[in-house]
Amino acid sequence: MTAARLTLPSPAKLNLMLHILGRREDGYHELQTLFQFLDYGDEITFAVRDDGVIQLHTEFAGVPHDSNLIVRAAKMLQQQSGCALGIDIWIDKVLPMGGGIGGGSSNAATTLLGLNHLWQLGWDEDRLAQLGLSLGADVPVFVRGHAAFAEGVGEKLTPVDPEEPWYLVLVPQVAVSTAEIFSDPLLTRNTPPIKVRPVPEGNSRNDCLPVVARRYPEVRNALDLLGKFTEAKLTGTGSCVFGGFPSKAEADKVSALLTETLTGFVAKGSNVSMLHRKLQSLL
Ligand SMILES: C[C@](O)(CO)[C@H](O)COP(=O)(O)OP(=O)(O)OC[C@H]1O[C@@H](n2ccc(N)nc2=O)[C@H](O)[C@@H]1O
Ligand SMILES: Nc1ncnc2c1ncn2[C@@H]1O[C@H](COP(=O)(O)OP(=O)(O)OP(=O)(O)O)[C@@H](O)[C@H]1O
Repeated sequence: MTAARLTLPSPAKLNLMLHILGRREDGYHELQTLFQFLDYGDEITFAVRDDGVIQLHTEFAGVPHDSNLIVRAAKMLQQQSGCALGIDIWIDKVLPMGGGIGGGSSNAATTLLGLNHLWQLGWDEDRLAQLGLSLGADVPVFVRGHAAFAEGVGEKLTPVDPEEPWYLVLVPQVAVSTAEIFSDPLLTRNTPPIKVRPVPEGNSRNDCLPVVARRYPEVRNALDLLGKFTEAKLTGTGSCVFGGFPSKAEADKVSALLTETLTGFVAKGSNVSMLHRKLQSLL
């Protein structure tokens, strides 16, 4: 018998704005942020095994097997569901690590949803999102799969439907540690909460930008370059910088000007994640 096998996308996200409202006692920060997905990401292949072993076959530079968010997500789900099955996993990794486009969190969410399907656990999204939150603040939005205005540490989600432009995402060759940016004394932590819904136009600031730009000249360069063509923004804590364009052709035109030292990619913004579109097609 061939083992049940499934390949699923693991998309990137952008933070279209990010305000930091304060710091909680546990050190985490209260945020208001707008998440949108990109039709661009990794691909993860899963094959069920019946001996309970969880094995990721793709090596990640600098990330030990058991620290990988894919393996941690799989083990946590196996343990909490009491499932006796195991899984073989391979990933085609295209998302940069430490880029602020949520690669690790997205991989964890794809693993949770993929294994829920293959192991036939029948967990609902609420339960998967709650488990996901213990793996990272960004995991729940990837589990839900809809563009969202997020509050709390990123877990209180209200679905939204912003425009879906084409984006050019620049990938400076530097990994930014999220924890490092959130512990910088110069970080703005007192932005007043936006109380009006939907969030009014003009709130596109990212409070992490001044700190990241100060620490990373590569990010400054990317902001300067893209800023010549469109409003250039930082996603999450960086390092990636993005800007919207009305068509793919216009995004491609600017992308063609990139050099070897500053690469990037063009992708469509999407309010329903490609993971959820694929899962829907399996039902
Ligand atoms: C900044 C964002 O990228 C916005 O999307 C995310 O909120 C970060 O989410 P993430 O990468 O899943 O973050 P986690 O792995 O949960 O946290 C990494 C580190 O960032 C800091 N952190 C993260 C999220 C948050 N709301 N407040 C924080 O202070 C904490 O020091 C934490 O140790
Ligand atoms: N499957 C994974 N993919 C990427 N990174 C992982 C994974 N598992 C563990 N990590 C670790 O998590 C760190 C952050 O990776 P990630 O790609 O999620 O960063 P990010 O895009 O900045 O995330 P965010 O936007 O959520 O802050 C990596 O540097 C790596 O050490």
